[in-house]
Amino acid sequence: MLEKIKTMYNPTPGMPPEKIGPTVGQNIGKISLPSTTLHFFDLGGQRDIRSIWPKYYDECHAVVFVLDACDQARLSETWEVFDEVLNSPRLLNLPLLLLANKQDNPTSLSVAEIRESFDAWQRARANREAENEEATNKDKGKGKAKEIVNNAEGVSGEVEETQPHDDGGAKDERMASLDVMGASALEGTGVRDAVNWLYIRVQNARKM
Ligand SMILES: Nc1nc2c(ncn2[C@@H]2O[C@H](COP(=O)(O)OP(=O)(O)OP(=O)(O)O)[C@@H](O)[C@H]2O)c(=O)[nH]1
Ligand SMILES: [Mg+2]
Repeated sequence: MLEKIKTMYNPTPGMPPEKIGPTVGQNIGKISLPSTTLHFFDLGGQRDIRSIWPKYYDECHAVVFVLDACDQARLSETWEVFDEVLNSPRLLNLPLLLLANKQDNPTSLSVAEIRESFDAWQRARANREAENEEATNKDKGKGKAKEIVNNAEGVSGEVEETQPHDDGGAKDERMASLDVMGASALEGTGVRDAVNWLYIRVQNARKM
């Protein structure tokens, strides 16, 4: 994605896709826009490399999380990593863009589907946590006399308790304003929109 950005904005093009290998560590790049220079740090996404991400958190003014919208098998892992980024205290007040890459591929999930997938993952996690809490509470109640109530039809009544997951206000706000966009680093679609998103956010941050 960074190489495509360089190719689209700089006089000297970035590396062509066929020459790009997995990012070990970081790649850097910059582009000049009217009255602003954007400096990019492209951090590798492999598991071992993720531990270096926090080293950059204090220096950056915005975060773009690029995900492979074709790799449905790894979406759950993606959401775990993304959720950690989303909740990093040092990033909480920075603009965050979720960029669904590979939109050129017919099998890629759309922006709406990506949003829905993350929502579903969050709901599933909240349910798991509620169940764990219930199990813990039940454990605590062991030994006490229990009254088992069955309804007349003999159907065990399942009470669905929707326990609100308390993440604190900042996270709720973050979720409500989460920006998700689609792009293709291969074809360049959506790349200008993403760069404009960054440009506007960084300009706005300066004015504050
Ligand atoms: N179809 C399609 N393939 C892409 C696109 N972007 C990257 N790829 C391919 O996906 C594979 C991985 O690309 P990388 O650029 O290494 O992905 P990355 O996210 O930078 O991976 P790390 O550097 O390991 O974090 C390569 O085979 C790319 O050619 C895209 O927009 N569309
Ligand atoms: Mg890379």
